[in-house]
Amino acid sequence: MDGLKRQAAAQALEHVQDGMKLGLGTGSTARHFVELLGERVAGGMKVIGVPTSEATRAQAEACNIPLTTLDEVDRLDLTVDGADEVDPALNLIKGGGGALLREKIVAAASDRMIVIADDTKWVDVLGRFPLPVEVIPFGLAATQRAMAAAFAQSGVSGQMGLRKGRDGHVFVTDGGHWIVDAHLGRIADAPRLAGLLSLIPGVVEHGLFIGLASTAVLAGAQGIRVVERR
Ligand SMILES: O=C[C@H](O)[C@H](O)[C@H](O)COP(=O)(O)O
Repeated sequence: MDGLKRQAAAQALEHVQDGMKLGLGTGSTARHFVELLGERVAGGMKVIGVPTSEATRAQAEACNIPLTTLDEVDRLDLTVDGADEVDPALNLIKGGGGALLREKIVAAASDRMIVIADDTKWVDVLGRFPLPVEVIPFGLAATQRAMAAAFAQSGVSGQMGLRKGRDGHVFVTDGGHWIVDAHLGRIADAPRLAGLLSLIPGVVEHGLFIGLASTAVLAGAQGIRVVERR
């Protein structure tokens, strides 16, 4: 599986050109991309990156990739990031690693987003992977009630769980928030659910990435498949 992730990352690297401003994704697949990009930079390629998490920042710094922030640059040319699920419209579930908020801010500031993944992430309908929703700790129960109402309105239902870290304590995001994982099974109308969740005051951001990805690079045993958003 790790080999497939690396193949997808290597393919995406072909879209990187000298002088580009890049969004650097988070997770085990994006990690390969950052490592390979670091090799290009060591070879003389000039790019500048905006990391989507503190973990990616640390890795990019270790690879000597020059970094900037969205306060210092206007738009980014390209973001390359992983995903937990990709559907045929190239809508995504992201946030399995807890980085969805910065990932979405960076993707939305990019002219283009390439999603890299092994082909097990490709699904007909989003939702088998629990949907991560980043929330403010204050008023958690009220936020979860509002989330349940949003689920009902968009025709889905399922258990919600507050994410815990490996140490058993509540997982805290880079932004200081918590994550509720919603086990919905099948999200028939992801754009509608995305819109409803965005209206809830205690929801900082959710892991549905609608209309942000332009290209998906999926690596499988049969080779690499590149899917463009129609
Ligand atoms: O918060 C994490 C990100 O959204 C990741 O891009 C996503 O979870 C996929 O990660 P991985 O490449 O490790 O499967």
